[in-house]
Amino acid sequence: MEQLAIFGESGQSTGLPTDVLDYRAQLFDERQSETYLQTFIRTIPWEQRVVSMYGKPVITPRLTAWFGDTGRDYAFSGNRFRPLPWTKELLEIKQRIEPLAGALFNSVLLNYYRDGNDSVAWHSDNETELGKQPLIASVSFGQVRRFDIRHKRDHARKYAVRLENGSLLLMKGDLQHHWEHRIAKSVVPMKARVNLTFRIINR
Ligand SMILES: O=C(O)CCC(=O)C(=O)O
Ligand SMILES: [Fe+2]
Repeated sequence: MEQLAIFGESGQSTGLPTDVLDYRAQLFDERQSETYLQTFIRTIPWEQRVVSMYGKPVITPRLTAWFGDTGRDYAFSGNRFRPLPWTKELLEIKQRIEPLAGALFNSVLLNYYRDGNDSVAWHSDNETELGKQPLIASVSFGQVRRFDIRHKRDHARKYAVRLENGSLLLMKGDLQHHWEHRIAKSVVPMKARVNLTFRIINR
């Protein structure tokens, strides 16, 4: 039996226990979230990366950018990244979520989903650099998108969380060992969404 986690504050249960998945709505109010969304869309040097999948080049179906403590490059998912230096807004958000996450983050991967055609395929964030129990704080601005989670060995075990404007989702513990997640494409028209995944890269 899966333990049910009920979130008083958000009214949304993720279906998974809070020691692996913890959702909190309205960490940032609507005005603040809209300001962050517009600022990020306008000022982040977004890139559409080409990654290698089963030896074939695949264009990432969304835009991304990587920020973090400077001074060292990270090898990550078969790519090398040189993080851009923290911006004022990213530092503000980082400092707001660190007490809630109970940890200090040294990098953030930003995802920009321009519309319903943008997506991220099923994956786990289980790179060695993220440690044995990766802690990822995922902050969402803009269009609500559905975050799907499924068990790696039993795809029938699945959950969905609506990631709302201004929300925080903490992924932790053994989540990345047993579960994978995605943001599916949508046939329903979707507006812009920017997602920030704060991470701790061990170097
Ligand atoms: O956009 C999201 O909510 C998820 C992004 C994600 O899974 C990732 O960057 O690893
Ligand atoms: Fe992920």
